[in-house]
Amino acid sequence: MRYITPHNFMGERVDGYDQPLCILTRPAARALQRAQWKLLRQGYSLKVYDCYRPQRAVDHFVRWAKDLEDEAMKPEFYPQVDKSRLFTDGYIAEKSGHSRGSTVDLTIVKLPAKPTRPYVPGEKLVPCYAPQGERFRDNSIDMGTGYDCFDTLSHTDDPRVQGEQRANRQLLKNTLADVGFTNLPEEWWHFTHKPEVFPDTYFDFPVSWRSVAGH
Ligand SMILES: C[C@@H](N)C(=O)N[C@H](C)C(=O)O
Ligand SMILES: [Zn+2]
Repeated sequence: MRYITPHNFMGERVDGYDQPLCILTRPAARALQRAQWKLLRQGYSLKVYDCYRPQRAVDHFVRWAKDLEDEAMKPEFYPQVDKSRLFTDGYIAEKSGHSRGSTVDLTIVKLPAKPTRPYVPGEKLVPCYAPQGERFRDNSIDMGTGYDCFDTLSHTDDPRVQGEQRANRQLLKNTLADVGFTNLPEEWWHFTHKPEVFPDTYFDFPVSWRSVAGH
């Protein structure tokens, strides 16, 4: 769960993330479970980066985006994109499907999963589209870019992504499509389960066990 850590495009923990917890609507969670069963049989596992996202977190993104001076994380997360274009180019939304509870950002890891090294704030940043051996190494199979890499290379069907990386993106997209998720063409990691249970509701409760206990 990236947004409770400082290893994200803002470089700080995001408002509204109190615990590293994946909250989803029941249909989305059950569908994800079915996808996980399919992958486990092939020696893989899903790994989620973000699930339900409170509106206050999205508002934090919007405040950050307005401060064009703060480009601390640009070298890793959006080296080629002007910060002022992150929303207009479709990489971040002011009203996000994540806040409706049926959207998830995720990847696939090969089992047994390797541990990921901790991100150390202030460490040298490497562009998220650098080869897998050079960019920040999480334990995802190679998708051609890292997570939240705001770049056209992250577009799921970008023709420059071929071979194993393209096959890995297809494995993720096809596995999730089979259980009812639709991919966002700009981001290989972003999927929405359809039909949405709350198509018009943007929730704002914090990401914590307290918010969901008893529901
Ligand atoms: C910020 C990124 N992880 C993401 O989820 N982008 C989409 C467009 C969103 O904000 O809904
Ligand atoms: Zn997303």
